[in-house]
Amino acid sequence: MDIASVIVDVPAKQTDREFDYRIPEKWKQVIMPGMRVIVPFGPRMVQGFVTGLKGNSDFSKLRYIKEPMDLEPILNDELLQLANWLTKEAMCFKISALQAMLPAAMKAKYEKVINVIEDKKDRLPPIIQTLFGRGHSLSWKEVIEGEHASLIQKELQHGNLELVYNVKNRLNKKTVRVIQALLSSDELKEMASSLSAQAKKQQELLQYFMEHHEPIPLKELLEVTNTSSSTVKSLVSKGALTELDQEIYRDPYENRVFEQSNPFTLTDEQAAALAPIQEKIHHDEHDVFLLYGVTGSGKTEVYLQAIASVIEKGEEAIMMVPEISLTPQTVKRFKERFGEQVAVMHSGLSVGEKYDEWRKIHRKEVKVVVGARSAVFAPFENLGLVIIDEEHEASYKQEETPRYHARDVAIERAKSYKCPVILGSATPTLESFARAKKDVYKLLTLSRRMNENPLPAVDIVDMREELRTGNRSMFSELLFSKLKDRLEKGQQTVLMLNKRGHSSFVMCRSCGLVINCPNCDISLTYHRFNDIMKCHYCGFEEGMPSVCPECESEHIRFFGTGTQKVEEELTKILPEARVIRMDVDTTSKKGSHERLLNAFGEGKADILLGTQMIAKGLDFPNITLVGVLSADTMLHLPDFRSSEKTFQLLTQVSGRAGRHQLPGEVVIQTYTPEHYSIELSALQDYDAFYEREMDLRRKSHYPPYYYVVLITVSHEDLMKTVSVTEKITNYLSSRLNRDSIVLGPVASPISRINNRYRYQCLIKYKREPDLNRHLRTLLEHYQKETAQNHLQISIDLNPQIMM
Ligand SMILES: Nc1ncnc2c1ncn2[C@@H]1O[C@H](COP(=O)(O)OP(=O)(O)OP(=O)(O)O)[C@@H](O)[C@H]1O
Ligand SMILES: [Zn+2]
Ligand SMILES: [Zn+2]
Repeated sequence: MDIASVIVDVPAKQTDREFDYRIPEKWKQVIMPGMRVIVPFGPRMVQGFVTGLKGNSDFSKLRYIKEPMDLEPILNDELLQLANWLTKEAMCFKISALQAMLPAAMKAKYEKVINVIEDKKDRLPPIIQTLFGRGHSLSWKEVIEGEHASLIQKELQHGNLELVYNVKNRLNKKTVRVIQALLSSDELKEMASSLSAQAKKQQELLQYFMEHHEPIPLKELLEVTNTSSSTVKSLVSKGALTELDQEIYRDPYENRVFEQSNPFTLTDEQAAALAPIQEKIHHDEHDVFLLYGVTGSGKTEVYLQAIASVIEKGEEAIMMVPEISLTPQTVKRFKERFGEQVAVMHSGLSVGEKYDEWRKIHRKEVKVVVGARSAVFAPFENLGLVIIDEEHEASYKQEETPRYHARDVAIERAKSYKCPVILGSATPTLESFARAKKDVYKLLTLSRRMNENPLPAVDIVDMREELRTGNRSMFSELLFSKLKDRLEKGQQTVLMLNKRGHSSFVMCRSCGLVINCPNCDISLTYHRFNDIMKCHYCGFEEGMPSVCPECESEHIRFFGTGTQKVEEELTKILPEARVIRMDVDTTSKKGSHERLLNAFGEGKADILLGTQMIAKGLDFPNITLVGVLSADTMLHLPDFRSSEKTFQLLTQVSGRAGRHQLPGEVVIQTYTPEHYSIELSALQDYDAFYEREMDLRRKSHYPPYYYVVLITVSHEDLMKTVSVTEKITNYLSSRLNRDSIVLGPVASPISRINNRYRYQCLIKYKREPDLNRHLRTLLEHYQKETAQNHLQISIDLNPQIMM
């Protein structure tokens, strides 16, 4: 077995297969499947993944693996298999699938260096020879920034120097300097007596180590013994002590104390939901459960107890939570129950912290991972349960390659481990609920809130009516009076501004001009903070003009309501209210999210004002009012899921009120009160919404009745974009079943991004066993053009965002 199959880090069609490499003698016992290696590929060195070992190869001239990058496999067999599945499922390159499973820190970084070719060193001009000195290579950066770049270029052409790409290992393990005694207590005592009496500090240090044998971090040592590092150094040079770098984990939660929490006695409903899950856990059987429980019904406690059973069995659990509800409050609930056995993975962590959390899992130091989408790849080997909370959240779908849905990956992994999956939500996706109705998933229901209170009462306010009666403020009479009432009672309010699709744009009131991005077909967003206009797609930014660029009118201003504007208005109408604002601006600093929530939880504010990010996960007893300032902004997006998303969001945010003793109320302000998703979310009637929306989906051939594939073509040239999309549309129409629907070519809802035109083709189908093959053929056909990046074709199977 001295040949390794390797997937190389060159994401292209031609290289999307295993390459054979010979294993050098000294690595023969070391290199195993699932390890990263450095291999020569063409003229350079690249990172690769060993996927298997074999005795012989069909190729005779094999190159050698340069060296391993790991000393133990970082991907187990199951994950290697999963990569194959993902490659097919997401139609991506194998290397992309493998990389998606690992923390960013493990992705290779390449550096360019110039090497001397040993036997040609003498031929180099003296000045270059001195440049290299006794060394062998120079970094590309040194060369470019130095004065002799052109000389070096000549020598490269002559073949006296070579340009090499090296793989750089980015892994930086964090270490701390520790001090430990090298001598026994008796020997230390002896040394102390031989030192002069003046060396008082040294005496003290020796004294310390006579009593302590464990290594101690240098910093701590200096503190407890009140000595200086030079004293330590002198004892090190005398051979009494030694300095070591000890590896430590970056623990984002290290300064936090978690009190141990105990399992609650379950309610009857909770117990009835948990029982069938535990049965699967105990019998090592796979199944998918849909835990459909109204907000505040105690789903999390069911998760916690299911996880406890898994740990008891000696197995591991993955707990997935959407990024925005991965709040400290959520993490706390798991850390309080399972303490040190929990690792946390989310985007708020630094690259190093993520890597450390990943290693805790890999080294089997933890039993549970709580994390966002990518946690689904946690390298456990005895997986006993996967939970996806808020399963309806769109963020479980990755919107870049590989375009996978965490739900599908979870189910795939759970099948290989023969363990259950729990999908939980108060507002399941239509797809999941339909599956549960057909008994493909097992439905578990929690219909009552923990506190036995009814769900909060909801009032819908028609904002057109408010305008007619002369109220031009962004607060209706009703919401305003309730806000005042809560302020007097000392209770708390959550105010949500539904911002998506409706950020502040700049418009001229005289001629109606809206300022658009010069590169993209979309309006610029005004940022009050630094008075600039910014494009959210390409990053273009520009100062706010003082006059209209079209008609030179001075009446140019921004429209739309940002959270800042709401905050200003609040201070005007309720000057005594203490407001905490949570949006991208106030939460961009690390830890600020948590600080703001803690402050609110401690009662340091009366009103929590924010965007979607406050709709989830909040569980504070003193919240008795929830206000939604603009319920309908998402309804008008060109997306067949816009009603579903509106319903989900309104239900979620309403669920923040009255979760404990005090009853809750909700006020929803809207310009389209008659829309069924608003009406039914006010009644908190998921079942009615489900029926109504399913009916529409059936009539319009959308999921869950049909599957959808979105193909987006983009190119700098409009004609080219249209013609490629047209060819694709024709190709597919002629090959797919008669009852499949191929729509297009049409301009995408955002028809230009970063100067590239965008057109799309939408496929709706019920059964197309050969679809993947057709799509692959298409991609191969355009391979040359897409490789040069002039043409981009993205294929999204089961798209979550239709823009
Ligand atoms: N069996 C129980 N006995 C007492 N209290 C419980 C029990 N189960 C849950 N709780 C408490 O009830 C409250 C609501 O439960 P939880 O947050 O788990 O609901 P949820 O369904 O996950 O909510 P949401 O989906 O709205 O976030 C929490 O404060 C929780 O600690
Ligand atoms: Zn104008
Ligand atoms: Zn732009």
